[in-house]
Amino acid sequence: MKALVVGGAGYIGSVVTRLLLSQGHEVVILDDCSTGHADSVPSGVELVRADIGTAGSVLAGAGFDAVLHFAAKSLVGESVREPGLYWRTNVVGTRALLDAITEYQVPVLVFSSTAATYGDPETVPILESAATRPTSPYGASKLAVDMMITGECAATELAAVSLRYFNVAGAALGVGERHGVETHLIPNAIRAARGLGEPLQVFGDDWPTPDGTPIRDYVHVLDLARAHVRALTAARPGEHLICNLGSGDGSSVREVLTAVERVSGHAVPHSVGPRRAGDPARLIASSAVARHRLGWTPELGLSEMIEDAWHFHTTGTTIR
Ligand SMILES: NC(=O)c1ccc[n+]([C@@H]2O[C@H](COP(=O)([O-])OP(=O)(O)OC[C@H]3O[C@@H](n4cnc5c(N)ncnc54)[C@H](O)[C@@H]3O)[C@@H](O)[C@H]2O)c1
Ligand SMILES: O=c1ccn([C@@H]2O[C@H](COP(=O)(O)OP(=O)(O)O[C@H]3O[C@H](CO)[C@@H](O)[C@H](O)[C@H]3O)[C@@H](O)[C@H]2O)c(=O)[nH]1
Repeated sequence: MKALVVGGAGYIGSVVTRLLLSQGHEVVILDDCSTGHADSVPSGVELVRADIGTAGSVLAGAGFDAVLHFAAKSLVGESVREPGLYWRTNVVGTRALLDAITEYQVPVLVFSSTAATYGDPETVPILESAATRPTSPYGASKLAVDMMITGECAATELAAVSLRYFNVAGAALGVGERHGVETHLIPNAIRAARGLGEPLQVFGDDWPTPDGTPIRDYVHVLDLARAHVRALTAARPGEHLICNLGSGDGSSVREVLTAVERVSGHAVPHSVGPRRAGDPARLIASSAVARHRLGWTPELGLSEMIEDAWHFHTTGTTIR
């Protein structure tokens, strides 16, 4: 396939790009490098360094078979402080991309959706049929995009898959997390364990969970990448398939810190601060739809994610 990877210079998009290349697909990347890195683009792959709104000029007459769309603002806390940035980038930007996909008749779209579309679920594991009540502008903007895609598929022959990732972690194929301002738990815990910067701040230990810290479902970036390859051929023309991608296991913030200490052999210096606005208490996926429709099951667990992330942050290389 010839694929346009929008946001392919970012963490997850870079791993997916490498997996696509290893399977013989052709890739072009569109990315403004606002949170991604030009040096993450493999040699031989064209990088169009531009805003998502310019996708039409890349797609025009170029015969793409698929678009994989990773480009977004994606931090829950930042979205609470700067909601306009999230609606403009994620919703207005994706609207322009969808218009271009329709105009230039690209048949397949795979979109990075999120567990944050569900908000604070009443029950876990979360099914795709669960109520969508996002607790942050980030989750709301991603839900709006999912709804736009549903409408586009109904009106055209677009075959689309929204992959609702839970918490992505780990490193693979030479790529790991390198966010300018890192807000994610595992890389921040690794930084603190290495004695770099401030101690980690735990955002609240008074949540309605067994140890008082929030529970998340962590999924390895390489498992996630494998799901994208399968998603390219999973939906029928005119269908919008929505699949959760998680392990089905929940880990609390305290459990993650303990696992980082075990893997690294270092204590994680930390203090407990207030809750972070927009955070839900507990997110755990049911990935039954992904198992059934993509033939996908995750192969790597939390220990491997932390081992791989630790290796990446300490050596700059990856184990897998
Ligand atoms: N990391 C997670 O745990 C997680 C979980 C659920 C969903 N997601 C989603 O997965 C996707 C990728 O996340 P990531 O962690 O790799 O983030 P990332 O920030 O590393 O990657 C996003 C990429 O999009 C690019 N980008 C942003 N705005 C753009 C614009 N206006 N025009 C062109 N390019 C633009 C950035 O430069 C970056 O390379 C996002 O859509 C995110 O919402 C991530
Ligand atoms: O320094 C930190 C960082 C995080 N946390 C907590 O750790 C958990 C995980 O937080 P984080 O790693 O920031 O991820 P989330 O906010 O859960 O969001 C991620 O996972 C979502 C899906 O569940 C995606 O939609 C988002 O894009 C992605 O950033 C949360 O309970 C945070 O409160 C801390 O206590 N201290």
